Amino acid sequence: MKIAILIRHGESDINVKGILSDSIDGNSLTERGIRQAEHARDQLTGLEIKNVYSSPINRARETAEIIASSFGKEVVIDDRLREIGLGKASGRRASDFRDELYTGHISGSIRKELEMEEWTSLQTRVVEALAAREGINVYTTHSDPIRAAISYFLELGEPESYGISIKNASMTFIDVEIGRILSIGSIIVSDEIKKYVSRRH
Ligand SMILES: O=C(O)[C@H](O)COP(=O)(O)O
Repeated sequence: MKIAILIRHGESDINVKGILSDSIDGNSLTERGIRQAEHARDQLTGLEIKNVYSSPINRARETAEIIASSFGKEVVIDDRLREIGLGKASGRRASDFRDELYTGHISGSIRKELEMEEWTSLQTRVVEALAAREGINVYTTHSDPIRAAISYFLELGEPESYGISIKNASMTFIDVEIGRILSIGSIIVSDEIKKYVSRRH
């Protein structure tokens, strides 16, 4: 059984500023982001979490530490969980590159102009990380890596998954072995999910 719990990091200082960054350092959780991570931690209480894996990027690592501490686990860094390669967009304001009609993701042909990591490359590395481990595992990562994993299992491309918005510290549960998505960006762990996970365990 491979249940992956993908958690986007809590709110970070660069989220507040609207800055994009794939750098390891130079970003940290805000007070609100810490509380969001603590809420996610509390929601996971009672689940038999085997390990907590994290992107190497600080905002995800800090989130993972908060979660791992309550399960007596050490955070394991997995580079495959890092933020999408942002290319020329890293360090810039997200609004500089978004379609002026919408305020969502950087989407479509501009991604190539910005030399951003290919969507399929992101999908492959994230799904490989999730498929590598047995049991119920937490993966703290970023918005696009989670959207990429969801779009992989739904067999959607990047533009086709544009509507998926992953909030800070939200939880996306995936039964990796059968490719079943149990939740997308939830802020609670429902009884239905708990029952499903215990049945599969
Ligand atoms: O689209 C964005 O604003 C960023 O890609 C979000 O990245 P984050 O999940 O690391 O904050």
